[in-house]
Amino acid sequence: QSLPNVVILATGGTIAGAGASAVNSATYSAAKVPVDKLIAGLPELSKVANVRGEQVFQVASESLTNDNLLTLAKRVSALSKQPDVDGIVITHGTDTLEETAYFLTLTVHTAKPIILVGSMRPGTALSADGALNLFNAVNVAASKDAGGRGVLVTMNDEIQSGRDVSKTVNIKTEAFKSQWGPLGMIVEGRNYWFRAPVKRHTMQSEFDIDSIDALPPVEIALGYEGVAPTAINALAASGIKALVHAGTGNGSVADRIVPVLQKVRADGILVIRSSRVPDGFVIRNAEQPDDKYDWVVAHDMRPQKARILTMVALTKTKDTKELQRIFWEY
Ligand SMILES: NC(=O)C[C@H](N)C(=O)O
Repeated sequence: QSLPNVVILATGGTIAGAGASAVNSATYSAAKVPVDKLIAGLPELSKVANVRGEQVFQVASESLTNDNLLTLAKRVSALSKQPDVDGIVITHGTDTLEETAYFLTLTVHTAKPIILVGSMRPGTALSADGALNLFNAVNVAASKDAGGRGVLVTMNDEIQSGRDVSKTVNIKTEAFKSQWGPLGMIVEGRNYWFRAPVKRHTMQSEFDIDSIDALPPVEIALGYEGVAPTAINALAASGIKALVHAGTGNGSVADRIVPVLQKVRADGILVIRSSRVPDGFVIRNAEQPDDKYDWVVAHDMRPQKARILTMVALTKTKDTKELQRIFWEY
Protein backbone atom coordinates (compact mmCIF):
# COMPACT_ATOMS: atom_id res chain seq x y z
CA GLN A 1 0.00 0.00 0.00
CA SER A 2 1.07 3.60 -0.49
CA LEU A 3 0.05 4.62 3.04
CA PRO A 4 2.83 6.00 5.29
CA ASN A 5 4.51 3.61 7.73
CA VAL A 6 4.08 4.52 11.39
CA VAL A 7 5.67 2.66 14.30
CA ILE A 8 3.99 2.85 17.70
CA LEU A 9 6.47 2.50 20.57
CA ALA A 10 4.47 1.61 23.67
CA THR A 11 5.77 2.45 27.13
CA GLY A 12 2.69 1.93 29.32
CA GLY A 13 0.68 4.58 31.17
CA THR A 14 -3.05 5.02 31.49
CA ILE A 15 -3.52 4.75 27.73
CA ALA A 16 -2.63 1.09 28.36
CA GLY A 17 -4.58 1.03 31.64
CA ALA A 18 -7.54 -1.05 32.74
CA GLY A 19 -10.09 -0.56 35.51
CA ALA A 20 -12.53 -2.96 37.17
CA SER A 21 -15.61 -1.21 35.78
CA ALA A 22 -16.63 1.45 33.29
CA VAL A 23 -17.14 4.01 36.07
CA ASN A 24 -13.52 3.67 37.20
CA SER A 25 -11.97 6.75 35.62
CA ALA A 26 -9.47 7.32 38.45
CA THR A 27 -9.17 3.92 40.15
CA TYR A 28 -7.43 1.55 37.75
CA SER A 29 -4.09 -0.05 36.96
CA ALA A 30 -1.87 1.72 34.44
CA ALA A 31 0.33 -0.18 31.95
CA LYS A 32 -1.72 -3.38 31.47
CA VAL A 33 -2.78 -3.55 27.82
CA PRO A 34 -0.13 -4.63 25.27
CA VAL A 35 0.46 -2.48 22.20
CA ASP A 36 -0.89 -5.06 19.75
CA LYS A 37 -4.20 -5.01 21.60
CA LEU A 38 -4.29 -1.19 21.51
CA ILE A 39 -3.78 -1.29 17.74
CA ALA A 40 -6.31 -4.10 17.21
CA GLY A 41 -8.87 -2.06 19.16
CA LEU A 42 -8.58 0.83 16.67
CA PRO A 43 -9.30 -0.54 13.17
CA GLU A 44 -9.59 3.10 11.92
CA LEU A 45 -5.78 3.32 12.06
CA SER A 46 -5.40 1.04 9.04
CA LYS A 47 -7.03 3.68 6.80
CA VAL A 48 -4.43 6.27 7.82
CA ALA A 49 -1.14 4.38 7.97
CA ASN A 50 0.52 0.99 7.96
CA VAL A 51 0.91 0.69 11.71
CA ARG A 52 3.03 -1.71 13.69
CA GLY A 53 3.75 -1.73 17.40
CA GLU A 54 6.74 -2.36 19.65
CA GLN A 55 6.42 -2.80 23.39
CA VAL A 56 9.43 -0.91 24.75
CA PHE A 57 8.32 -0.83 28.41
CA GLN A 58 5.09 -1.48 30.26
CA VAL A 59 5.19 0.98 33.19
CA ALA A 60 3.36 3.92 34.69
CA SER A 61 5.38 6.95 33.66
CA GLU A 62 6.09 8.14 37.21
CA SER A 63 8.39 5.11 37.47
CA LEU A 64 10.47 5.75 34.35
CA THR A 65 14.21 6.13 34.92
CA ASN A 66 17.09 7.92 33.17
CA ASP A 67 18.10 4.56 31.70
CA ASN A 68 14.59 4.14 30.29
CA LEU A 69 14.87 7.59 28.69
CA LEU A 70 18.15 6.62 27.01
CA THR A 71 16.76 3.29 25.78
CA LEU A 72 13.66 4.91 24.34
CA ALA A 73 15.50 7.81 22.69
CA LYS A 74 18.05 5.46 21.09
CA ARG A 75 15.23 3.33 19.70
CA VAL A 76 13.45 6.41 18.32
CA SER A 77 16.69 7.59 16.74
CA ALA A 78 17.39 4.20 15.13
CA LEU A 79 13.83 3.93 13.76
CA SER A 80 13.90 7.49 12.44
CA LYS A 81 16.91 6.56 10.27
CA GLN A 82 15.07 3.65 8.62
CA PRO A 83 13.76 4.51 5.15
CA ASP A 84 10.69 2.33 5.76
CA VAL A 85 9.60 4.43 8.77
CA ASP A 86 7.74 7.67 8.06
CA GLY A 87 6.63 8.61 11.55
CA ILE A 88 6.86 7.44 15.16
CA VAL A 89 4.21 7.50 17.88
CA ILE A 90 5.09 6.89 21.52
CA THR A 91 2.31 5.90 23.88
CA HIS A 92 3.28 7.13 27.33
CA GLY A 93 1.88 7.79 30.78
CA THR A 94 0.88 11.41 31.18
CA ASP A 95 2.62 12.04 34.51
CA THR A 96 6.09 12.48 33.00
CA LEU A 97 5.17 12.63 29.30
CA GLU A 98 6.36 16.25 29.09
CA GLU A 99 9.82 15.27 30.32
CA THR A 100 10.27 12.47 27.77
CA ALA A 101 8.93 14.75 25.02
CA TYR A 102 11.47 17.44 25.90
CA PHE A 103 14.30 14.93 26.15
CA LEU A 104 13.52 13.56 22.69
CA THR A 105 13.18 17.01 21.14
CA LEU A 106 16.64 17.86 22.51
CA THR A 107 18.41 14.67 21.47
CA VAL A 108 16.87 12.93 18.44
CA HIS A 109 18.10 14.20 15.07
CA THR A 110 15.25 13.72 12.65
CA ALA A 111 12.80 15.76 10.60
CA LYS A 112 10.29 12.91 10.67
CA PRO A 113 7.26 13.37 12.92
CA ILE A 114 7.64 12.05 16.47
CA ILE A 115 4.43 12.19 18.49
CA LEU A 116 3.88 11.40 22.16
CA VAL A 117 0.40 10.50 23.30
CA GLY A 118 -1.30 9.39 26.48
CA SER A 119 -4.71 9.40 28.04
CA MET A 120 -6.30 10.60 31.22
CA ARG A 121 -8.79 7.72 31.47
CA PRO A 122 -8.13 4.00 30.98
CA GLY A 123 -9.61 2.37 27.89
CA THR A 124 -12.15 0.54 30.07
CA ALA A 125 -13.73 3.79 31.34
CA LEU A 126 -16.80 5.63 30.06
CA SER A 127 -15.71 8.41 27.67
CA ALA A 128 -12.18 7.03 27.53
CA ASP A 129 -9.94 9.53 25.73
CA GLY A 130 -7.09 7.23 24.66
CA ALA A 131 -8.57 5.95 21.39
CA LEU A 132 -9.11 9.38 19.84
CA ASN A 133 -5.80 10.68 21.21
CA LEU A 134 -4.01 7.70 19.61
CA PHE A 135 -5.93 8.04 16.34
CA ASN A 136 -4.89 11.70 16.26
CA ALA A 137 -1.28 10.82 17.07
CA VAL A 138 -1.08 8.36 14.18
CA ASN A 139 -2.71 10.90 11.85
CA VAL A 140 -0.13 13.52 12.77
CA ALA A 141 2.74 11.00 12.55
CA ALA A 142 1.55 10.00 9.08
CA SER A 143 1.46 13.63 7.84
CA LYS A 144 4.36 15.20 5.95
CA ASP A 145 3.39 18.61 7.36
CA ALA A 146 4.12 17.44 10.92
CA GLY A 147 7.85 16.96 10.27
CA GLY A 148 10.49 19.46 11.35
CA ARG A 149 8.37 20.93 14.15
CA GLY A 150 10.12 19.21 17.02
CA VAL A 151 8.61 16.41 19.07
CA LEU A 152 4.85 16.86 19.34
CA VAL A 153 2.13 15.80 21.79
CA THR A 154 -1.46 15.04 20.77
CA MET A 155 -3.95 15.21 23.61
CA ASN A 156 -7.53 16.48 23.71
CA ASP A 157 -7.66 17.27 19.94
CA GLU A 158 -4.66 19.61 20.23
CA ILE A 159 -1.18 19.39 18.74
CA GLN A 160 1.23 20.69 21.36
CA SER A 161 4.95 21.39 21.26
CA GLY A 162 6.74 18.76 23.35
CA ARG A 163 9.03 21.52 24.59
CA ASP A 164 6.28 23.79 25.83
CA VAL A 165 3.57 21.50 27.07
CA SER A 166 2.96 20.37 30.65
CA LYS A 167 0.36 18.37 32.50
CA THR A 168 -1.65 21.01 34.35
CA VAL A 169 -4.66 19.11 35.68
CA ASN A 170 -4.61 15.59 37.07
CA ILE A 171 -8.27 14.64 36.74
CA LYS A 172 -9.56 16.16 33.49
CA THR A 173 -9.07 15.17 29.86
CA GLU A 174 -7.95 18.71 28.92
CA ALA A 175 -4.86 18.15 31.04
CA PHE A 176 -2.07 19.29 28.74
CA LYS A 177 -1.48 22.99 28.26
CA SER A 178 1.26 25.35 27.25
CA GLN A 179 1.37 29.00 28.26
CA TRP A 180 2.40 29.73 24.65
CA GLY A 181 -0.60 27.88 23.21
CA PRO A 182 -0.99 24.74 21.10
CA LEU A 183 0.64 24.54 17.66
CA GLY A 184 -2.53 23.28 16.07
CA MET A 185 -5.54 21.00 16.26
CA ILE A 186 -6.62 17.72 14.70
CA VAL A 187 -10.23 17.38 13.61
CA GLU A 188 -11.50 14.24 11.87
CA GLY A 189 -7.97 13.17 11.03
CA ARG A 190 -6.93 16.48 9.50
CA ASN A 191 -4.22 18.75 10.94
CA TYR A 192 -4.85 22.48 11.32
CA TRP A 193 -1.64 24.39 12.10
CA PHE A 194 -1.53 27.82 13.70
CA ARG A 195 2.09 28.41 14.76
CA ALA A 196 5.55 26.84 14.80
CA PRO A 197 8.20 26.53 17.54
CA VAL A 198 11.13 28.96 17.48
CA LYS A 199 13.45 27.23 19.96
CA ARG A 200 16.14 24.82 18.74
CA HIS A 201 15.02 21.20 18.45
CA THR A 202 15.74 17.85 16.76
CA MET A 203 17.64 18.67 13.53
CA GLN A 204 19.07 21.95 14.90
CA SER A 205 20.06 20.53 18.27
CA GLU A 206 23.73 20.33 19.25
CA PHE A 207 22.93 17.22 21.29
CA ASP A 208 22.62 13.76 19.78
CA ILE A 209 21.31 10.67 21.54
CA ASP A 210 23.57 8.48 19.40
CA SER A 211 26.54 9.81 21.38
CA ILE A 212 24.93 10.01 24.85
CA ASP A 213 25.27 6.84 26.94
CA ALA A 214 24.72 8.14 30.47
CA LEU A 215 23.03 11.08 32.16
CA PRO A 216 24.55 12.85 35.18
CA PRO A 217 22.62 13.00 38.47
CA VAL A 218 20.60 16.25 38.66
CA GLU A 219 17.97 16.79 41.35
CA ILE A 220 15.31 19.34 42.26
CA ALA A 221 14.75 21.19 45.57
CA LEU A 222 11.46 22.99 46.23
CA GLY A 223 11.13 26.44 47.78
CA TYR A 224 8.24 27.17 50.15
CA GLU A 225 7.36 29.12 53.29
CA GLY A 226 9.37 27.78 56.19
CA VAL A 227 11.78 25.82 53.99
CA ALA A 228 14.79 24.33 55.79
CA PRO A 229 18.20 23.61 54.19
CA THR A 230 17.91 19.88 55.01
CA ALA A 231 16.90 18.66 51.56
CA ILE A 232 19.43 20.80 49.68
CA ASN A 233 22.26 19.71 51.96
CA ALA A 234 21.31 16.04 51.60
CA LEU A 235 21.10 16.34 47.80
CA ALA A 236 24.45 18.13 47.61
CA ALA A 237 26.04 15.38 49.72
CA SER A 238 24.59 12.68 47.44
CA GLY A 239 26.95 13.44 44.56
CA ILE A 240 24.70 15.44 42.23
CA LYS A 241 26.30 17.47 39.44
CA ALA A 242 23.58 20.15 39.36
CA LEU A 243 20.67 21.29 41.50
CA VAL A 244 17.50 22.81 40.09
CA HIS A 245 15.98 25.14 42.67
CA ALA A 246 12.22 25.32 42.17
CA GLY A 247 11.82 28.69 43.83
CA THR A 248 8.74 30.69 44.66
CA GLY A 249 7.36 33.46 42.42
CA ASN A 250 10.05 34.84 40.10
CA GLY A 251 12.37 32.06 41.19
CA SER A 252 12.89 33.79 44.52
CA VAL A 253 15.07 32.11 47.16
CA ALA A 254 14.55 32.35 50.94
CA ASP A 255 17.20 34.50 52.61
CA ARG A 256 18.37 31.57 54.76
CA ILE A 257 18.69 29.35 51.65
CA VAL A 258 20.82 31.81 49.63
CA PRO A 259 24.08 31.00 51.48
CA VAL A 260 23.27 27.29 51.28
CA LEU A 261 22.99 27.50 47.48
CA GLN A 262 26.15 29.62 47.33
CA LYS A 263 27.96 26.86 49.20
CA VAL A 264 26.52 24.25 46.83
CA ARG A 265 27.90 26.24 43.87
CA ALA A 266 31.27 26.75 45.61
CA ASP A 267 31.46 22.96 45.99
CA GLY A 268 31.30 22.63 42.19
CA ILE A 269 27.61 21.81 41.79
CA LEU A 270 25.73 23.88 39.21
CA VAL A 271 22.71 25.80 40.49
CA ILE A 272 19.74 26.41 38.21
CA ARG A 273 17.21 28.91 39.46
CA SER A 274 13.66 28.07 38.31
CA SER A 275 10.17 28.73 39.63
CA ARG A 276 7.48 26.48 41.05
CA VAL A 277 4.87 28.78 39.45
CA PRO A 278 3.41 26.97 36.41
CA ASP A 279 3.64 29.86 33.92
CA GLY A 280 5.84 32.86 33.24
CA PHE A 281 9.64 32.79 33.13
CA VAL A 282 12.63 33.63 35.30
CA ILE A 283 14.61 36.79 34.57
CA ARG A 284 18.37 36.67 35.04
CA ASN A 285 19.72 38.92 37.84
CA ALA A 286 16.21 39.86 38.97
CA GLU A 287 15.38 38.54 42.47
CA GLN A 288 18.94 37.21 42.86
CA PRO A 289 22.34 38.37 41.48
CA ASP A 290 22.88 35.34 39.24
CA ASP A 291 26.05 36.80 37.66
CA LYS A 292 27.62 37.31 41.09
CA TYR A 293 26.67 33.85 42.38
CA ASP A 294 27.44 32.11 39.05
CA TRP A 295 23.92 30.63 38.92
CA VAL A 296 21.93 29.81 35.78
CA VAL A 297 18.28 30.75 35.26
CA ALA A 298 15.81 28.27 33.77
CA HIS A 299 14.09 30.71 31.35
CA ASP A 300 10.50 29.39 30.94
CA MET A 301 11.32 25.80 31.87
CA ARG A 302 9.42 24.26 34.73
CA PRO A 303 11.74 22.59 37.27
CA GLN A 304 11.21 19.07 35.89
CA LYS A 305 12.03 20.22 32.36
CA ALA A 306 14.95 22.35 33.56
CA ARG A 307 16.33 19.14 35.05
CA ILE A 308 16.06 17.37 31.68
CA LEU A 309 17.85 20.17 29.82
CA THR A 310 20.55 20.39 32.49
CA MET A 311 21.27 16.65 32.30
CA VAL A 312 21.52 16.82 28.51
CA ALA A 313 23.67 19.98 28.54
CA LEU A 314 26.03 18.50 31.15
CA THR A 315 26.94 15.74 28.69
CA LYS A 316 28.77 18.51 26.77
CA THR A 317 29.66 21.35 29.14
CA LYS A 318 30.00 22.37 32.78
CA ASP A 319 30.50 26.03 31.92
CA THR A 320 27.76 28.21 33.42
CA LYS A 321 27.82 30.74 30.54
CA GLU A 322 27.38 27.91 28.07
CA LEU A 323 24.62 26.38 30.17
CA GLN A 324 22.82 29.76 30.29
CA ARG A 325 23.11 30.08 26.49
CA ILE A 326 21.61 26.60 26.18
CA PHE A 327 18.69 27.59 28.41
CA TRP A 328 17.99 30.64 26.22
CA GLU A 329 18.21 28.65 22.96
CA TYR A 330 16.32 25.43 23.76
N1 LIG B 1 -2.78 9.40 33.00
C1 LIG B 1 -1.65 8.70 33.22
O1 LIG B 1 -1.11 8.18 32.28
C2 LIG B 1 -1.13 8.66 34.62
C3 LIG B 1 -0.23 7.50 34.95
N2 LIG B 1 0.10 7.53 36.34
C4 LIG B 1 1.06 7.51 34.16
O2 LIG B 1 1.68 8.52 33.99
O3 LIG B 1 1.48 6.50 33.72
